[in-house]
Amino acid sequence: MSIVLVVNSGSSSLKYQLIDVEESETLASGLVERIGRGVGHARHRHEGPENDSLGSTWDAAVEVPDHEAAFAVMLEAFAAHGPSLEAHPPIAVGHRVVQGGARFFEPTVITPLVKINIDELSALAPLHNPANLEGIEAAQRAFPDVPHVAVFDTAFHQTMPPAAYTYAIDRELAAKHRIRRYGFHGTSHRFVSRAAAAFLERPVEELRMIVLHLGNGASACAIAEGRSIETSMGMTPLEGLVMGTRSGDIDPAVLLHLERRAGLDADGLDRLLNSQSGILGLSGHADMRDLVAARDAGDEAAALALDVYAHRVRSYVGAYAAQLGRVDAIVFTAGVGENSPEVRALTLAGLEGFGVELDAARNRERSGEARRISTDASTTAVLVVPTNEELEIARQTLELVGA
Ligand SMILES: Nc1ncnc2c1ncn2[C@@H]1O[C@H](COP(=O)(O)OP(=O)(O)O)[C@@H](O)[C@H]1O
Ligand SMILES: CC(=O)OP(=O)(O)O
Ligand SMILES: [Mg+2]
Repeated sequence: MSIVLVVNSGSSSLKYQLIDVEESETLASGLVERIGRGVGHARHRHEGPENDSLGSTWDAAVEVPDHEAAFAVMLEAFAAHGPSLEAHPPIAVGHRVVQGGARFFEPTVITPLVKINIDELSALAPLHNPANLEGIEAAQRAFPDVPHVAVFDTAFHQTMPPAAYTYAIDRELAAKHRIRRYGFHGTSHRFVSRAAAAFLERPVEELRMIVLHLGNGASACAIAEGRSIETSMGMTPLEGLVMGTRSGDIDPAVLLHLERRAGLDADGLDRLLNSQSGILGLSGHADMRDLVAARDAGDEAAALALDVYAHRVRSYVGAYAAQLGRVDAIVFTAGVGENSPEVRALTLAGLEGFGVELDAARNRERSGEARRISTDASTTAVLVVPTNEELEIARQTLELVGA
């Protein structure tokens, strides 16, 4: 058996999947959300082969004051709704860790020293690393006898050249505080670039592509010969594209102005740019489905938010085309990229002169599979490729600890 439990702990959520890696099969998946915020919500789905309620989804309101409680809810869900963890014991637990700094290039077995390092790196990802660590602690208590492996969002971007990751500020200050661009969503960019190459039936080493991971968090990545050469998130997951609640790129002088004129301190600015900006700040909607519906109902703020969102993505497509020199494929992935024909069409509008031509009917088709949405004449292939960060984490975990 090659069963791996994958844990993705966010600041207020715990997502998990039990995966049979050799079969690339998800046996169960679920999430516990609103951790530490009053009554939480749990969802568990048993996909495995030996349950009467096969394929059914269990939803419940639960008390989850912290990640340890969320873990207990997850274990109860497995016990009550299957598959049984006794019958399908994970041989390892793989954890998504967002910030690995310049220290972690590879999936890493979690030792006490690795935990100290992840904790130290919290300064460079205050929203993500503390939650990742809480998830690791809870999981280690629940599964003390199996190896736990950290798979870092930053690892795939370690191949970026210094010209791409260096900020033009005082170099000694930057070195002292480890200020540079790290990039995130690397596990997804890696998985999707390989899946796109497989779809095109070409070795990834021969391809140059731009992957657009558009979810709640969003980032673009320029990938040459299978390696990340540039990505839009920076020292933290705040830089780059417009996101659900994050501003993405902004003139840093705006922060100084707000501090001086609006009395915002560091915490206030953090909240503003990470949690109250993006499409939420522009329109009142953080969810892309709601934003598109509001625009369709004639809401002007929603229309502008969508235009700003697409304009920013298009700017990155142009910039990365210049960095790559040639673009064989543009690949959309994650919640928005996989599901929103409106956003895909807006984003690539007007690029026909560069050999990027969407096929309107293909773009509207719904499917959970990798597919081409450009015309046959388009010199750059435009693809939709579903991401699967959990499967990639499970594969990397198994590769490290062996079967
Ligand atoms: N059918 C859809 N049309 C447009 N947007 C969608 C659709 N389904 C999901 N999304 C959007 O995907 C986003 C969530 O993406 P996801 O990759 O799941 O994010 P995360 O992993 O960061 O939580 C939300 O903004 C949601 O509105
Ligand atoms: C790194 C990051 O932004 O992750 P997410 O999209 O899950 O928030
Ligand atoms: Mg995500």
